[in-house]
Amino acid sequence: MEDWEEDKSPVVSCSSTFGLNSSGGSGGFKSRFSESAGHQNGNNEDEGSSWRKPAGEGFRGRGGRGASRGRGGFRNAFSSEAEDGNGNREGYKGGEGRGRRGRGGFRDGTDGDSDRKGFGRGGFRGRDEEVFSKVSTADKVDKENINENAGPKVVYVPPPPPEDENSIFSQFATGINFNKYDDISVDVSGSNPPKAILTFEEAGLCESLNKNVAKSGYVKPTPVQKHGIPIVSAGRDLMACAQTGSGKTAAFLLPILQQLMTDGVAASKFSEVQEPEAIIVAPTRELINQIYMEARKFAYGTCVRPVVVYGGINTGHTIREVLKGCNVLCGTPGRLLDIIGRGKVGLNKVRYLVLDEADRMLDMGFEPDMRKLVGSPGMPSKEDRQTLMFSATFPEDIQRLAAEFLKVDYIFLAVGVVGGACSDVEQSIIQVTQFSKREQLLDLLKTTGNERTMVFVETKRSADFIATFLCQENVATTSIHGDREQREREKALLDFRTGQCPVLVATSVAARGLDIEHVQHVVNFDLPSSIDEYVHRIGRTGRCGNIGRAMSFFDPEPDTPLARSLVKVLSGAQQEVPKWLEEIAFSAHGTTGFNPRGKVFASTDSRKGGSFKTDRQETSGPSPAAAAPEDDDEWE
Ligand SMILES: Nc1ncnc2c1ncn2[C@@H]1O[C@H](COP(=O)(O)OP(=O)(O)OP(=O)(O)O)[C@@H](O)[C@H]1O
Repeated sequence: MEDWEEDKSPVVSCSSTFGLNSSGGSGGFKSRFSESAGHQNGNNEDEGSSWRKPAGEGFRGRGGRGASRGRGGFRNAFSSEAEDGNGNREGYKGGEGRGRRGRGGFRDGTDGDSDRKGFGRGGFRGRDEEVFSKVSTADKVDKENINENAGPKVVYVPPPPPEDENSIFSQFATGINFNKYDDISVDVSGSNPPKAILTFEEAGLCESLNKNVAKSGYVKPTPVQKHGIPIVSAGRDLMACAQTGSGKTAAFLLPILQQLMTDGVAASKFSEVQEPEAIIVAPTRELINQIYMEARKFAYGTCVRPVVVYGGINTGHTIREVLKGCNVLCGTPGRLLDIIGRGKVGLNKVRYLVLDEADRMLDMGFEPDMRKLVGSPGMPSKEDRQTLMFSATFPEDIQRLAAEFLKVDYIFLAVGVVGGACSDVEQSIIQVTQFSKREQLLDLLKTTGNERTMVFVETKRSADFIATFLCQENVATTSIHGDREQREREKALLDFRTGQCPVLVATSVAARGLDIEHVQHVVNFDLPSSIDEYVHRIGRTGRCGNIGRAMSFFDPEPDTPLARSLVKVLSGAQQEVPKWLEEIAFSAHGTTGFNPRGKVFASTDSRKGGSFKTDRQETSGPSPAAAAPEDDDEWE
């Protein structure tokens, strides 16, 4: 028997595990988290004291993983039991388990015979979540394999994606500013770039694709599509940078699918090793799943079969899906390398390699995995495949690195300012102290009512804490972060998407790419470590021509290094820059001379040199991405 077949332990399907609002009436987090261990009794005080600890010791502290973390009252008392739809009881002691074991210690206590979970939270994830760190995911995959033999399996199987046309083609309505996209400046560099198209008709898509584009509600292409589609169709490598929410996904999916259709590619389940023609990689599970859903939508009614693979779900299930036929393989790096390593996917036929959120895929967290992927047996060399990279941000040092994966004559496409924020997002920055943040957040949420709001925090622990706090204040809230089990993550996203929980508290795991309709507000409860991260976070609103709002709490103590870049991003997006922020930025600049958190973005194609030099001199230091491993963040 093949090792993955051993994964046939009892399957727990996605259900109302999280119990938010639906189970018990008094509100999800609140009812769930207070079921045992007296979270509501006394624990709040512990939370409070934990919160008030200076950075480094408690809440915002970094480097406190392992023994010192998780021992605060909040964590220790934070245990719960919840019931999933199958009546399986789950319990966890997040704080204690996490504090003692650090990463990669215990698994989630689930085994093949029982759905009962013990020391679960974080244990399994510590290994499988592919925590963003200097350690290559490939190494973790190896560890995963070792642990898979030693411990219980991941049994979660996500619910099958919808089959009905209405759900497949459910649309994200374009907003009043959609037509303003045409005014954005576009910079195309590289030799002989193909001419941009103005309409989808000019894209030369086959009938089924055209139908699917129309059913998706796309009437005219966005600038990144107008330029990107012909570049990809012409067989050129591409590094594309366009603002958040401006349609980058379709810019690569449509021409790839078109070519596969032209070549008569068809999925076959009669093969023990599947050989996809396209591989798409993205940094988080939810994002790659979203890309897969888009691919599935555009490929609807054709013989091209997209498949998605990502961590946190049953490997056997994943492999069975792959073996049903796979032309477009979408994956997070760890699971992708795992499936390739298991010999279920051959790379000989790969013609397209797409890196979405490419700057993230090539920073020091993922670069080793990308190198491993392109160096995997059978993977055509860069001369023999087409490599496409997309992001809203592209720091120059990452551009230089990215160029190593591309043919020399790749095209660089910049729609608007590289790394600039979407001007449809109204940004405001409020000066706060750490202690006033919670009250400020509550005040804000009183004004937003049922409007969907994403609240970003720096740590998984604060995500739990703030979500619990909000639920206790009767704000229907859910949360997503790397210590949550995959089924909880998916349930949280669903509850947020459907509006059942209009507030989603998230770590950076939800910062990039997620396309959720009706998100009107983004709150940076904690400002992120890099300006690029800020740009991605606020880009969860103001998408596709819609208007959104982003409010950021600026606590001068930790956030001053970001001030200068914030001023740049605000003014670049024609936003009001508070005087106090300018002053902080001005005094910070020149006094430090070195600003790893606030490094500004490249303004254009790195091959041109140009303005980047100025930025570089001002902030010579590691790139924001390079600084990121300090973040308490989870990446696949
Ligand atoms: N031409 C179009 N007409 C109408 N809607 C579109 C068009 N292109 C894309 N969209 C929709 O706009 C939304 C944003 O697109 P997409 O997620 O591809 O943005 P993105 O540029 O990848 O954003 P991010 O940088 O945040 O990842 C999606 O809901 C998508 O379906």
